[in-house]
Amino acid sequence: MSPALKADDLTIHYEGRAFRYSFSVSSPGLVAVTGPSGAGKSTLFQILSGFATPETGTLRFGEQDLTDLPPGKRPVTLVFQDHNLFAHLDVFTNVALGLAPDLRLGAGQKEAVEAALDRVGLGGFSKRMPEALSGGEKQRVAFARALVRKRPLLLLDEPFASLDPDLRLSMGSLLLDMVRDGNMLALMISHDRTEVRRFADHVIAIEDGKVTYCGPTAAWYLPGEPPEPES
Ligand SMILES: Nc1ncnc2c1ncn2[C@@H]1O[C@H](COP(=O)(O)OP(=O)(O)OP(=O)(O)O)[C@@H](O)[C@H]1O
Repeated sequence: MSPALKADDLTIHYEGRAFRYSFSVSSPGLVAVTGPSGAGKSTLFQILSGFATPETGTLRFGEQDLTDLPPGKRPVTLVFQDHNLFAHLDVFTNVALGLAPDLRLGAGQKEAVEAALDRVGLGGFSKRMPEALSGGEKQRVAFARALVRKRPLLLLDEPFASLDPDLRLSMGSLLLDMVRDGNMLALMISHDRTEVRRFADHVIAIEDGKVTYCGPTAAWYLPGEPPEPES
Protein backbone atom coordinates (compact mmCIF):
# COMPACT_ATOMS: atom_id res chain seq x y z
CA MET A 1 0.00 0.00 0.00
CA SER A 2 1.37 3.47 -0.84
CA PRO A 3 1.85 5.80 2.13
CA ALA A 4 -1.01 8.16 2.92
CA LEU A 5 1.41 11.09 3.06
CA LYS A 6 5.02 11.02 1.93
CA ALA A 7 7.40 13.97 2.03
CA ASP A 8 10.72 13.33 0.39
CA ASP A 9 13.50 15.87 0.96
CA LEU A 10 11.24 18.95 0.88
CA THR A 11 13.70 21.81 1.34
CA ILE A 12 13.33 25.53 1.94
CA HIS A 13 15.73 28.19 3.27
CA TYR A 14 14.83 31.20 5.40
CA GLU A 15 17.58 33.66 6.24
CA GLY A 16 20.31 31.12 5.60
CA ARG A 17 18.62 28.41 7.72
CA ALA A 18 17.77 25.14 6.00
CA PHE A 19 14.48 23.33 6.62
CA ARG A 20 14.52 19.85 5.15
CA TYR A 21 11.62 17.46 5.66
CA SER A 22 11.42 13.74 4.92
CA PHE A 23 8.79 11.50 6.48
CA SER A 24 5.96 9.19 5.63
CA VAL A 25 2.72 8.37 7.40
CA SER A 26 1.07 5.27 6.05
CA SER A 27 -2.43 5.29 7.52
CA PRO A 28 -5.23 7.73 8.32
CA GLY A 29 -5.56 9.04 11.87
CA LEU A 30 -4.34 11.88 14.05
CA VAL A 31 -0.66 12.78 13.85
CA ALA A 32 0.89 15.23 16.32
CA VAL A 33 3.57 17.55 14.93
CA THR A 34 5.68 18.62 17.85
CA GLY A 35 9.01 20.27 18.65
CA PRO A 36 10.58 23.43 20.10
CA SER A 37 9.56 26.94 19.16
CA GLY A 38 11.14 27.96 15.85
CA ALA A 39 11.91 24.35 14.88
CA GLY A 40 9.92 24.60 11.65
CA LYS A 41 6.48 23.12 12.37
CA SER A 42 4.45 25.93 10.79
CA THR A 43 6.93 26.07 7.91
CA LEU A 44 6.14 22.41 7.21
CA PHE A 45 2.41 23.26 7.17
CA GLN A 46 3.07 26.13 4.76
CA ILE A 47 4.75 23.68 2.39
CA LEU A 48 2.10 20.97 2.79
CA SER A 49 -0.70 23.44 2.08
CA GLY A 50 1.09 24.94 -0.93
CA PHE A 51 1.59 28.45 0.49
CA ALA A 52 5.38 28.04 0.54
CA THR A 53 7.20 26.50 -2.42
CA PRO A 54 10.00 24.06 -1.61
CA GLU A 55 13.25 24.39 -3.53
CA THR A 56 13.62 20.60 -3.82
CA GLY A 57 11.73 17.45 -2.99
CA THR A 58 8.40 15.80 -3.60
CA LEU A 59 5.12 15.47 -1.73
CA ARG A 60 2.64 12.69 -2.35
CA PHE A 61 -0.75 12.01 -0.79
CA GLY A 62 -2.01 8.53 -1.65
CA GLU A 63 -1.69 8.23 -5.42
CA GLN A 64 -1.60 12.01 -5.92
CA ASP A 65 1.56 14.05 -6.49
CA LEU A 66 0.94 17.35 -4.66
CA THR A 67 4.38 18.87 -5.24
CA ASP A 68 3.36 21.41 -7.89
CA LEU A 69 -0.35 21.77 -7.10
CA PRO A 70 -1.57 25.25 -6.10
CA PRO A 71 -3.17 25.55 -2.61
CA GLY A 72 -6.78 25.52 -3.82
CA LYS A 73 -6.32 22.27 -5.72
CA ARG A 74 -4.82 20.37 -2.78
CA PRO A 75 -6.98 17.95 -0.78
CA VAL A 76 -6.15 20.04 2.30
CA THR A 77 -8.04 22.04 4.91
CA LEU A 78 -6.19 24.31 7.35
CA VAL A 79 -7.53 25.08 10.83
CA PHE A 80 -5.85 27.79 12.88
CA GLN A 81 -5.66 28.57 16.58
CA ASP A 82 -7.73 31.76 16.22
CA HIS A 83 -10.45 29.83 14.31
CA ASN A 84 -10.47 32.40 11.44
CA LEU A 85 -14.15 33.27 11.84
CA PHE A 86 -15.58 36.34 10.12
CA ALA A 87 -17.01 38.52 12.90
CA HIS A 88 -19.74 40.07 10.73
CA LEU A 89 -21.09 36.73 9.48
CA ASP A 90 -23.31 34.33 11.42
CA VAL A 91 -22.33 30.76 12.29
CA PHE A 92 -24.15 29.22 9.31
CA THR A 93 -22.42 31.56 6.87
CA ASN A 94 -19.01 31.04 8.44
CA VAL A 95 -19.40 27.30 7.91
CA ALA A 96 -20.91 27.72 4.41
CA LEU A 97 -17.79 29.60 3.33
CA GLY A 98 -15.94 26.28 3.57
CA LEU A 99 -18.22 24.88 0.86
CA ALA A 100 -18.83 27.83 -1.45
CA PRO A 101 -16.76 31.02 -1.13
CA ASP A 102 -19.44 32.85 -3.18
CA LEU A 103 -22.10 31.58 -0.74
CA ARG A 104 -24.37 30.32 -3.51
CA LEU A 105 -25.53 27.14 -1.86
CA GLY A 106 -27.88 24.52 -3.24
CA ALA A 107 -30.41 22.79 -0.98
CA GLY A 108 -28.09 19.82 -0.47
CA GLN A 109 -25.25 22.10 0.55
CA LYS A 110 -27.44 23.93 3.07
CA GLU A 111 -28.34 20.57 4.57
CA ALA A 112 -24.64 19.67 4.68
CA VAL A 113 -23.90 22.85 6.67
CA GLU A 114 -26.67 22.09 9.17
CA ALA A 115 -25.52 18.47 9.44
CA ALA A 116 -21.94 19.59 10.14
CA LEU A 117 -23.18 21.96 12.85
CA ASP A 118 -25.17 19.11 14.41
CA ARG A 119 -22.09 16.89 14.22
CA VAL A 120 -20.00 19.31 16.27
CA GLY A 121 -22.76 19.91 18.81
CA LEU A 122 -23.93 23.28 17.47
CA GLY A 123 -27.41 22.38 16.21
CA GLY A 124 -29.56 25.52 16.60
CA PHE A 125 -26.58 27.92 16.51
CA SER A 126 -26.92 28.90 12.82
CA LYS A 127 -28.00 32.48 13.40
CA ARG A 128 -25.56 33.26 16.23
CA MET A 129 -22.80 35.75 15.59
CA PRO A 130 -19.21 34.84 16.53
CA GLU A 131 -19.14 37.47 19.30
CA ALA A 132 -21.87 35.49 21.09
CA LEU A 133 -19.84 32.27 21.13
CA SER A 134 -17.45 30.87 23.72
CA GLY A 135 -13.91 29.87 22.74
CA GLY A 136 -14.93 26.22 22.53
CA GLU A 137 -17.97 27.04 20.38
CA LYS A 138 -15.81 29.04 17.98
CA GLN A 139 -13.52 26.04 17.70
CA ARG A 140 -16.54 23.87 16.91
CA VAL A 141 -17.57 26.26 14.11
CA ALA A 142 -14.05 25.99 12.66
CA PHE A 143 -14.32 22.19 12.82
CA ALA A 144 -17.75 22.27 11.11
CA ARG A 145 -16.25 24.39 8.31
CA ALA A 146 -13.46 21.84 7.93
CA LEU A 147 -16.01 18.99 7.86
CA VAL A 148 -18.14 20.41 5.04
CA ARG A 149 -15.06 20.76 2.85
CA LYS A 150 -14.64 16.96 2.94
CA ARG A 151 -10.93 17.21 2.17
CA PRO A 152 -9.08 14.14 3.44
CA LEU A 153 -5.98 15.95 4.75
CA LEU A 154 -6.54 18.25 7.72
CA LEU A 155 -3.77 20.53 9.04
CA LEU A 156 -4.40 22.05 12.46
CA ASP A 157 -1.99 24.67 13.79
CA GLU A 158 -2.27 24.56 17.58
CA PRO A 159 -6.08 24.41 17.43
CA PHE A 160 -6.56 24.24 21.20
CA ALA A 161 -3.94 26.73 22.35
CA SER A 162 -6.47 29.30 23.53
CA LEU A 163 -8.76 26.82 25.32
CA ASP A 164 -8.70 25.82 28.98
CA PRO A 165 -7.58 22.28 29.90
CA ASP A 166 -11.08 20.73 30.22
CA LEU A 167 -12.15 22.13 26.89
CA ARG A 168 -8.95 20.91 25.26
CA LEU A 169 -9.87 17.39 26.30
CA SER A 170 -13.41 17.51 24.96
CA MET A 171 -12.34 19.21 21.72
CA GLY A 172 -9.55 16.66 21.31
CA SER A 173 -12.10 13.84 21.61
CA LEU A 174 -14.39 15.53 19.09
CA LEU A 175 -11.50 15.98 16.67
CA LEU A 176 -10.46 12.36 17.02
CA ASP A 177 -14.03 11.17 16.33
CA MET A 178 -14.27 13.42 13.28
CA VAL A 179 -10.96 12.17 11.92
CA ARG A 180 -11.85 8.52 12.44
CA ASP A 181 -15.44 8.83 11.10
CA GLY A 182 -14.20 10.66 8.02
CA ASN A 183 -11.20 8.36 7.45
CA MET A 184 -9.08 11.54 7.37
CA LEU A 185 -5.43 12.13 7.99
CA ALA A 186 -5.05 15.03 10.42
CA LEU A 187 -1.72 16.63 11.32
CA MET A 188 -1.96 18.75 14.47
CA ILE A 189 0.78 21.02 15.79
CA SER A 190 0.87 20.70 19.57
CA HIS A 191 3.26 21.65 22.36
CA ASP A 192 1.22 19.74 24.93
CA ARG A 193 2.77 16.37 25.68
CA THR A 194 -0.35 15.11 27.50
CA GLU A 195 -2.54 16.04 24.54
CA VAL A 196 -0.12 14.33 22.16
CA ARG A 197 -0.05 11.13 24.22
CA ARG A 198 -3.80 11.04 24.69
CA PHE A 199 -4.98 11.74 21.16
CA ALA A 200 -2.28 11.17 18.57
CA ASP A 201 -1.76 7.84 16.82
CA HIS A 202 1.55 9.04 15.41
CA VAL A 203 4.14 11.70 16.19
CA ILE A 204 6.29 13.74 13.84
CA ALA A 205 8.95 15.48 15.94
CA ILE A 206 10.80 18.40 14.37
CA GLU A 207 14.01 19.94 15.64
CA ASP A 208 16.14 22.56 13.96
CA GLY A 209 14.38 22.21 10.62
CA LYS A 210 14.54 18.41 10.44
CA VAL A 211 12.25 15.50 11.26
CA THR A 212 13.89 13.68 14.17
CA TYR A 213 11.12 11.15 14.82
CA CYS A 214 8.21 9.85 12.77
CA GLY A 215 6.42 6.86 14.22
CA PRO A 216 3.85 5.57 16.66
CA THR A 217 3.13 7.74 19.71
CA ALA A 218 3.77 4.82 22.07
CA ALA A 219 7.39 4.59 20.90
CA TRP A 220 8.07 8.34 21.13
CA TYR A 221 9.60 9.84 24.19
CA LEU A 222 11.61 12.94 24.96
CA PRO A 223 15.15 12.95 26.36
CA GLY A 224 14.90 12.30 30.08
CA GLU A 225 11.37 10.95 29.76
CA PRO A 226 10.98 7.23 30.51
CA PRO A 227 9.42 5.05 27.78
CA GLU A 228 5.69 4.32 28.14
CA PRO A 229 5.03 1.32 30.38
CA GLU A 230 3.75 -1.72 28.49
CA SER A 231 0.00 -2.08 28.97
N1 LIG B 1 8.12 33.38 5.28
C1 LIG B 1 9.20 33.42 6.08
N2 LIG B 1 10.22 34.30 5.85
C2 LIG B 1 11.31 34.32 6.64
N3 LIG B 1 11.48 33.53 7.72
C3 LIG B 1 10.50 32.65 7.99
C4 LIG B 1 9.32 32.54 7.20
N4 LIG B 1 8.53 31.56 7.72
C5 LIG B 1 9.19 31.09 8.80
N5 LIG B 1 10.37 31.74 8.95
C6 LIG B 1 11.36 31.48 10.03
O1 LIG B 1 11.54 30.08 10.13
C7 LIG B 1 11.72 29.71 11.49
C8 LIG B 1 10.78 28.60 11.86
O2 LIG B 1 9.46 29.13 11.97
P1 LIG B 1 8.16 28.22 12.22
O3 LIG B 1 7.02 29.17 12.32
O4 LIG B 1 8.09 27.15 11.22
O5 LIG B 1 8.49 27.57 13.65
P2 LIG B 1 7.54 26.72 14.61
O6 LIG B 1 8.23 25.43 14.87
O7 LIG B 1 6.17 26.63 14.02
O8 LIG B 1 7.56 27.61 15.92
P3 LIG B 1 6.43 27.98 17.04
O9 LIG B 1 6.25 26.73 17.86
O10 LIG B 1 7.09 29.07 17.81
O11 LIG B 1 5.21 28.43 16.29
C9 LIG B 1 11.55 30.97 12.33
O12 LIG B 1 12.82 31.45 12.67
C10 LIG B 1 10.83 31.91 11.39
O13 LIG B 1 11.16 33.25 11.64
